[in-house]
Amino acid sequence: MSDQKKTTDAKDESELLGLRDEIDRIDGDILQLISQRAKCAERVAEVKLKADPEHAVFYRPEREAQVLNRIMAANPGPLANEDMARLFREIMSACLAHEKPIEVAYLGPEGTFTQQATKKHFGQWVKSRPMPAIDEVFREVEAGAVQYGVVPIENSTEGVVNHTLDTFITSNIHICGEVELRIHQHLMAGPNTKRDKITRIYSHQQSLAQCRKWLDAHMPHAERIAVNSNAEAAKRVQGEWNSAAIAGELASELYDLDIIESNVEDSPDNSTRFLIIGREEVGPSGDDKTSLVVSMRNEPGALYNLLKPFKEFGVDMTRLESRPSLTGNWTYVFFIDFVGHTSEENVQKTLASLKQTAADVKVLGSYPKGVI
Ligand SMILES: O=C(O)C(=O)C[C@]1(C(=O)O)C=C[C@@H](O)C=C1
Repeated sequence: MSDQKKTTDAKDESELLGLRDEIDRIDGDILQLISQRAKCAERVAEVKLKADPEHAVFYRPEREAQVLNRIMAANPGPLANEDMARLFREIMSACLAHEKPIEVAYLGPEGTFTQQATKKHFGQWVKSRPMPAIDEVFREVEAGAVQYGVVPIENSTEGVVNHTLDTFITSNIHICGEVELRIHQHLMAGPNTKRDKITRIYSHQQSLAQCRKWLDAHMPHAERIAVNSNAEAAKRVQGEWNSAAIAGELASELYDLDIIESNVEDSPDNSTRFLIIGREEVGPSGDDKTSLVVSMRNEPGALYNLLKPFKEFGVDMTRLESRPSLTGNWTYVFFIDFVGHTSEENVQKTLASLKQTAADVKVLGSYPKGVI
């Protein structure tokens, strides 16, 4: 080695040691600050308990959205806004668990995208409980067995999850948040299964539909078998030769499967929106959405009457979905999402006007727009 190279290496080494000292010092500061933050959260819990010992609400989605939005707006870089928000998401998750551990039911089994969405929204500290069906998630929340639930509501390529919409018609649950998840589907199998020997592919019917073109092009002869969830598909192929599953990464880890081909979804920006459901109403965060179910009488101009108040009071409708009403033949209910919170004046005027023409208006909830 030349003398010059030795000198450069020694200089680099000493710079590295100096930088590590700096990182140690910063970590010490972060540690102290996180501890101070956790002590504040502890105090917040005491204040909430003192104000209402029986019904204190520890999880505050509107406040969490404000914290994350503020962090993203103030982020000086070089870390991306979303990465920074994820770090703070976890700090808040730990603080909330320290205040009061909360339990959340989700559409299981373990390894589903809904579990991934639950962790994305509540952070790693949440205690999550898998349920075998969407209505059971609703039932657990209604019965008070868990505080919150997470259910899928719509996919960018496959449209709405009708089962979730229908369950809202009859339930008294509130929507208290939303979270969107990028969906990456992978083809996976046990170590004894070779790609060219695959004769059966299991997945949830929506996931099979999201990968239809890829399957037609690359696996045209394999039988496609729809099962209750993609995690169940992964579980099944664990013990079956010559079978594969299409599911998310979490399922491959959980059931010890090898990913044979990644990202087999047809649309590169395939994403699913999930709703957080609970029993309490949520206060305004400053950047909110509201969801309604409206039943209209079957008469001429019904749809016009439904839309008119939104135009009149300048409320921005972001989604309109119709479903059979479950009560009478050929009558429909409308699911509406719009920007704003029920505490805002133009929203209150819109709702009052709607109530004059509609057979029924049910507010499912006002909640902060998904942040990460
Ligand atoms: O501000 C509150 O109400 C808190 O409980 C504190 C805190 C936080 O860590 O920032 C924790 C949990 C809530 O969901 C919201 C925020």
